[in-house]
Amino acid sequence: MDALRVVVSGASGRMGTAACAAVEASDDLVLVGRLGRGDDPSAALAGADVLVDLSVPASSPALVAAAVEAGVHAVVGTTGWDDARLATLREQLGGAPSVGVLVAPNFSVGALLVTAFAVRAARFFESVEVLELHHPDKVDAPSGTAVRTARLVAAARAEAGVGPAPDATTASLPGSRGADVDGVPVHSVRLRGLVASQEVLLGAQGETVSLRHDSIDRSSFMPGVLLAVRQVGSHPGLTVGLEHWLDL
Ligand SMILES: NC(=O)C1=CN([C@@H]2O[C@H](COP(=O)(O)OP(=O)(O)OC[C@H]3O[C@@H](n4cnc5c(N)ncnc54)[C@H](O)[C@@H]3O)[C@@H](O)[C@H]2O)C=CC1
Ligand SMILES: O=C(O)C1=N[C@H](C(=O)O)C[C@H](O)C1
Repeated sequence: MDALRVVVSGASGRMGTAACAAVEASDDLVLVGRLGRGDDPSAALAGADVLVDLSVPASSPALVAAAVEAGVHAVVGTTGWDDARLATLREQLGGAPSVGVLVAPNFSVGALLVTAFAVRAARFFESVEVLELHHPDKVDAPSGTAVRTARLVAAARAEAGVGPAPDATTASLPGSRGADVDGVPVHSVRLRGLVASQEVLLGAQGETVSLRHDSIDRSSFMPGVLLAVRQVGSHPGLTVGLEHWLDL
C-alpha cells in the first residue's frame, strides 16, 4: 500500500512539531506539507490524503473546510469546536460523502480513559467537579478535554436521573466556583511546568473519588494522532472523540 500523504497545520507549534516528527518517523506515512500562520493551504492539500490540524481555535474551521473542499480527510486536535462549528462542518461533509473528519479534544489514551471512567462513575455520585491544569501558554479555557468530559458526565447524570449537585455557596467573587458546563463546575489552572492534566472529583455521602490524568510530555498524544491518521479515511463523515475508534 502507498504511504499516506500527511499535511500538518500549526506545524511550528508545540503539538505540530511533535506531530511532524511522529509522521516522519512512521514508515507508512509521508509528511508532504507543513502549514504555518498565513500560509495558503490549497497547494499542500492538493497533494495530500490527510490534514492534521494542530493550529489555533480561530484558524481551525477554515483549515478543515479547505481540506474537506479538497477531498482530504482531517484529524483535528485543535480546540474550540463548539456545537455551532460542528454543525457547519457536518453540513459541509454532507456534500463530501467520502471524506472523514475526526475532531479529537484529546489524543492521549490515558486522558480518554479518565473521561470514560468518569462517565461510568457519574450516576453513583451526587457531586462532581472538573479541574483542568495546563501550561500557561495555552490560549483557551476551559480545555477542550474538560468541556467534553463535563458534558459527557452531565449527560450520564441526566440519563440516570441524578439531580443538580448540592451547593449552598454564594460566590462572593465572580468565577470562584468555576465555569458552568451543563451544570458541572470546571476549574482552569495555568501553571508553568505543566503540560496537560485533568482531575475529575466525584463525591457521595462519606466518600470521594479523584480520577486524574497527567500528560507530562506531548509524546503522550502521538500514538493517538498516528492511529487517527491511519483510520480517518475508513470513517466517512464526522466523528467527535477518538474514543469511538478505541472501543472505550
Ligand atoms: N487533541 C489533543 O490531544 C491536543 C490538542 N491540543 C490543541 O492543539 C492546538 C495547538 O496547541 P499547541 O501546539 O500547544 O499550540 P501552539 O500555539 O504551540 O501552536 C499553534 C500553531 O498554529 C499556528 N497557526 C496559527 N494560525 C494558523 C493557520 N491559519 N494555519 C496554520 N498554522 C497556524 C501558530 O503560528 C502556531 O505555530 C490547541 O488548540 C490545543 O488546545 C494540544 C495538545 C493536545
Ligand atoms: O493546549 C493544550 O496543551 C491541550 N489542549 C487540549 C485541550 O484543550 O483539551 C488537549 C490537552 O489537554 C492539551
